[in-house]
This record gives sequence, C-alpha cells and structure tokens, in this order.
Amino acid sequence: MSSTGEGKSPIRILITGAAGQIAYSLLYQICSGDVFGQDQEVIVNLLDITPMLGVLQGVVMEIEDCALPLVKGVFPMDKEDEAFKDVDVAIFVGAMPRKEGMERKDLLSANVKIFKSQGIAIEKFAKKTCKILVVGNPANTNCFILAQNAPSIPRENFTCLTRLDHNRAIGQIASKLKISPKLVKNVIIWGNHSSTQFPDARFATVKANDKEMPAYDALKDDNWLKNDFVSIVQKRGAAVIAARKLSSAMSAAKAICDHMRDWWFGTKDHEWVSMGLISDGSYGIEKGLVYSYPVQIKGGKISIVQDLKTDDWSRDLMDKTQKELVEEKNDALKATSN
Ligand SMILES: NC(=O)c1ccc[n+]([C@@H]2O[C@H](COP(=O)([O-])OP(=O)(O)OC[C@H]3O[C@@H](n4cnc5c(N)ncnc54)[C@H](O)[C@@H]3O)[C@@H](O)[C@H]2O)c1
Ligand SMILES: O=C(O)CC[C@H](O)C(=O)O
Repeated sequence: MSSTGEGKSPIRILITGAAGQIAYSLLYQICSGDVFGQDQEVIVNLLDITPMLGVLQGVVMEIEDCALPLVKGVFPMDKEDEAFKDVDVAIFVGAMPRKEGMERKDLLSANVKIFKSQGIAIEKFAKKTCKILVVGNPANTNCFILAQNAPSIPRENFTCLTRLDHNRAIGQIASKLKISPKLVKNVIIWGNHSSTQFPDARFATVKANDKEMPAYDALKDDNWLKNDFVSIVQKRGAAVIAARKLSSAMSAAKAICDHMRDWWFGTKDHEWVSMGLISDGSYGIEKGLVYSYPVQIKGGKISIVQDLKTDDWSRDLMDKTQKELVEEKNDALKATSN
C-alpha cells in the first residue's frame, strides 16, 4: 500500500462545531493520518453556524498551509443538508460548552435541539454505515436525541465520548504510581459523561517491574481508589473549566482520536476502552439509554464486555448515573417535543 493512500477511496468525515476550540486541536490529527491511517485519504466537511463561516475560512487556510498529502478536500459549510451528504464518519462537536458558573441543565435544552435537527439531517443524507461520535454536551443525551431522529441508521453506529474520562482515570492511576500511562489498562467509565459517572478501577491492571497485577494490589490504597480517584475523575471537567475559564479542548480532541482510531482499527487483545453506546440492556441498564460501557472492538464491531462482577458499592454507583440519564432523557424529550 502506498504511503500516500493510492488504491483506497477517500473517506468523507464531517466535523460539526468546526470553528470551535476542540475542532482546532482535532483537525490536524485527523488530516495528518493519525486517526484513520497513513494510507487513508480524507475529505473533510466543516460545519458551523453562519456567523462562524469567516472563522472556518481561516481554518481551511491553515489546513491548506499544513500541506498534508492525505487531504483531498476541505469544505466549510453552514447547511446541514450539504454537510451530512454521504459522510462515512460524523463527529458532533458543535454545541455550547459550559462556562464557569453554569450548570449542566443550562446547556441541555439549547443543545438537544441542535441534535434533533442534525438527527433529521443524518437520517436523510448520511450513509447508513456512517460511524457517529457525539462529543457536544450533554453528550450521552444529545446522542440519544440524535438516534431518536435517525431511525434508519443502525443503533450500533451511535456512540458518545467517554474516552476523555477513561484517559483521565488512567492518568490518575499512572501518576499515583509514578508509571507511564501505557502501563495501565482496563479502567472503566460507566454511565454518563458527567459528575455522576462511575470511574471503576476494580478490574484495572498495571505493569510494574515487568509484572502485570491488579491496580488495587499495586496501589495498596483501596480508600483512594474508592473515594478520591472516583471524585477526581468525576469532577475533572469542572476543574479544567475553573482553571482555564474554558472547557477542556486538547485532551478532548486527543480522546476523540483515541475513540475513532480504536473503532476503525480495533482494540488490542485483552484490553478494553470506554464508550457511550445505546444500551442493549447489558448490566441491567435501561434499553435505549446512551450509557458508557467497557467495550472491545474487532472488525469495526463494538461489543460490550460482559459478565464483570458487581457488588453493592459498584451497583449503587452504576444505578445513580443511570438515574441521572433517565432524568436527562425525559427533559430532552420534553425540550424537543415540538
Ligand atoms: N464529551 C466530552 O468528553 C467533552 C469534552 C470537552 C468538551 N465537550 C463539549 O464539546 C462541545 C464543544 O466544545 P468547544 O470547547 O469546542 O466549544 P466552542 O464553543 O469552542 O465550539 C463550539 C462550536 O460549535 C458551534 N456550533 C454551535 N451550534 C452549532 C450548530 N447548530 N451546528 C454546528 N456548529 C454549531 C459554535 O459556533 C462553535 O464554533 C461543548 O458542548 C463541550 O461541553 C465534551
Ligand atoms: O461541562 C463540564 O462539566 C465538562 C466539560 C467537558 O465535557 C469535560 O469533561 O472536560
């Protein structure tokens, strides 16, 4: 295979919110081959709202100025119909971020309306095989509304981003043990991408002194893993907003790339990652809710890791985050009912 992508058709990738800060960190990684491979040409549709078309022009100029060989076209757009046409991958970043002092609920009613309209557009214009990743918050519930409005797209094509939380969990364990994050695996984020999420290290392993062992044994600090670790990861997004006065962008873009790369190429043997998926009822979670699970991926097929044991403590946390998702779903259905 040629390193310039000869022999493979280009894929068409849509990024919404393309004039925003996450997209600015994301685009180089997508266009340079870091996500879909060094032999995969890409055509990129950049969707934002009309007032941002000028900024989008600047982004297009910068992509051009990077002189990236895999980029076969970059199109700035403000019309959903055009933007969704024939896309293979759609990354939904476009939504208002929370600023300091705002509550998540302040975002919900404005943002879910965007996802109703865009769901209708993917139903009409996207390929039925399109792989969908929702990033804009509230990510799980926006993904739920998107899927509701695109009934002919297979349910397994809808995902939302909890990989940032997954990476945060790995980062916390690695820094506590003073080891490289690549030596930590199989953490889990259950539930909502919010402060009710359950970051679970019960099955996580670490490699220390060339020996693989449970994170609990390596850390020898159950209290930290059950309390501080959970709360730091749950509140990390808010901590970044408080410090930066802006929501996370570089780490969110990196997590989007990890999510899409693993979906495209598969996960490593004996490893899992976290993704928000339309629940099939696994682990007693309400069918149809968009809930984050541990998943393995082979040949583009995402499978939920089954039969992990739950105890009273973990069950309670899994149910709490489910309860919040049910409430968000009901609020979102109300907000999009007309
Ligand atoms: N799931 C996650 O892990 C995660 C992590 C970080 C941020 N986020 C969320 O991602 C979203 C984007 O964050 P950001 O920092 O890039 O925000 P930003 O404000 O910098 O960019 C958002 C962009 O979306 C655009 N937009 C608004 N409505 C649109 C529409 N209808 N169609 C297309 N584009 C539209 C805006 O004009 C803006 O350019 C926020 O909702 C944020 O909370 C999610
Ligand atoms: O609004 C928030 O609390 C979180 C913003 C973003 O999703 C993140 O996790 O960094």
